[in-house]
Amino acid sequence: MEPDPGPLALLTPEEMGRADAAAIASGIPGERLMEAAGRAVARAAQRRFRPCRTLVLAGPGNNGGDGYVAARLLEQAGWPVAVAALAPPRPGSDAALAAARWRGPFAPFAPAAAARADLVIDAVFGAGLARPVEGLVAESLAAITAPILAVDVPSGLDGATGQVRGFAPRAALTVTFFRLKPGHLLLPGRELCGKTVLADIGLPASVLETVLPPCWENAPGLWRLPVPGLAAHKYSRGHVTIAAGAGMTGAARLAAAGARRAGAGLVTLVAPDRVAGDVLRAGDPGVIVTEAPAATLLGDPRRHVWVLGPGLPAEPASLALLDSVLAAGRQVVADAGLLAAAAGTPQRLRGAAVLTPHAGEFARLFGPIGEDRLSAARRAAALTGAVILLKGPDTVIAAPDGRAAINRHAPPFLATAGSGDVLAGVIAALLGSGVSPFDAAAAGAWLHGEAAFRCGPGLVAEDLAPALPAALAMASQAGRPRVAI
Ligand SMILES: NC(=O)C1=CN([C@@H]2O[C@H](COP(=O)(O)OP(=O)(O)OC[C@H]3O[C@@H](n4cnc5c(N)ncnc54)[C@H](O)[C@@H]3O)[C@@H](O)[C@H]2O)[C@@H](O)CC1
Ligand SMILES: [K+]
Repeated sequence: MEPDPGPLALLTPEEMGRADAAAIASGIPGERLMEAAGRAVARAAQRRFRPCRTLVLAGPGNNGGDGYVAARLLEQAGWPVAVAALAPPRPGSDAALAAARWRGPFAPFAPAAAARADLVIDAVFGAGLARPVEGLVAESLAAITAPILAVDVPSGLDGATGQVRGFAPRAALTVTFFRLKPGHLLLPGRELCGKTVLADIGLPASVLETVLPPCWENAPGLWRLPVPGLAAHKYSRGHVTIAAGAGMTGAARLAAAGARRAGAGLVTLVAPDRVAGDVLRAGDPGVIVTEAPAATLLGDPRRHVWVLGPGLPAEPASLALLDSVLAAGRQVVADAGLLAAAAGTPQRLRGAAVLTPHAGEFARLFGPIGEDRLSAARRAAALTGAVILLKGPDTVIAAPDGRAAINRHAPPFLATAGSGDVLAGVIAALLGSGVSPFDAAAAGAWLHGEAAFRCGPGLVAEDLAPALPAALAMASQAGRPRVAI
């Protein structure tokens, strides 16, 4: 069965607005969507918190409307609730209707009132954030000392980029609707949202068709791992060749370990000289080590995939090697030294299947990332024709055709020397077994993160490859990681 990426789709606030509009146009009343959204917020509050003095900060738009609905439902449940309205909703809007149904007390929209509550529901701005949050709104949000339940996003968080515009509070819990937004996964947004809960408000999945090109959360439902057939042999499972440099031979060895554990049938390390070859031979006995010139190896069509970069020097010779590997029609995962060799001239990497830069390498190749990692990765993919895997705590994977995935499945202790080398090897193995570059990069990032979770704190890069078999088993079994309330 093919994976269904629909549940993993991420919608920018603008795309969410289009999805809402499509649903309303198809006959679902906006008022009903707002009622469902507010109900989900009230239910989340009841699950997470005990009844307490609750203040709903309500903005003038639909985010505020959700807040009025939640206020009414919580009050009906016996909670002491007050609403602080920033401005009245537009007459005739769904939010105006929700506000008219609120019969409880109002509090001033001011820092002092915000500071007195035991729980604050932040329903000031959501998808409609039009400018930075400043003045009274920023002061009131900053004065909150109680836990915050954010409606859709903490007000001031840009749902498309995860960046703060002006000011945004740190929520304990964020309830969002239909699909997550990139800003729930990208930093700093992910941290400001606290726990993020996704609520089904009755939008049909068919509205997703109105919002291409797609972006997804990276998870097993997005791709499928190769399953070797009964007649598989080592060559049919892919032959990964890794060019090692004279120094940092450990990097190439880590890539080799990642490739082997991710299912490559054969892994060859190409040493630049005898000394490096002997160092490499002292490692993993299952890896083939050769000092043969790359040109002789390129004649073998079974060497489908090459990893160029881990341990390679940032020199023109590395780029020349890339040229010959590409000229032979092989797939390339480009990392580390090769990316450094191409600094400022990213077109030199055109033809590679996957580039795996971290933020520094990315900036040296393509210029400053800016505030929108997703768009930056998409632009780089379009420029080079390669899948870009922009590494970080919120790794972004982007394909030249505009598809993108954001990976939050990675613990912070993965930030350790050599872990990227393992990742390059994993991606190469997946490519070698016939997985497309986008899927190989996305699956590689997820498996890498899962292996790291299994290792736990104290992780060093050498631990990752041994943890891959369990990560592969997990990915094969994993269902949809979403729970709707
Ligand atoms: N049918 C729908 O569209 C649904 C929308 N929902 C909610 O609606 C929200 C989006 O609603 P809206 O599009 O009305 O947008 P918002 O409610 O986020 O805000 C729009 C209003 O805030 C003002 N504003 C924006 N940024 C400001 C700033 N920095 N300072 C001062 N004023 C500012 C705008 O001028 C506008 O009046 C979502 O986040 C979600 O919570 C849910 O009710 C589900 C259904
Ligand atoms: K909000």
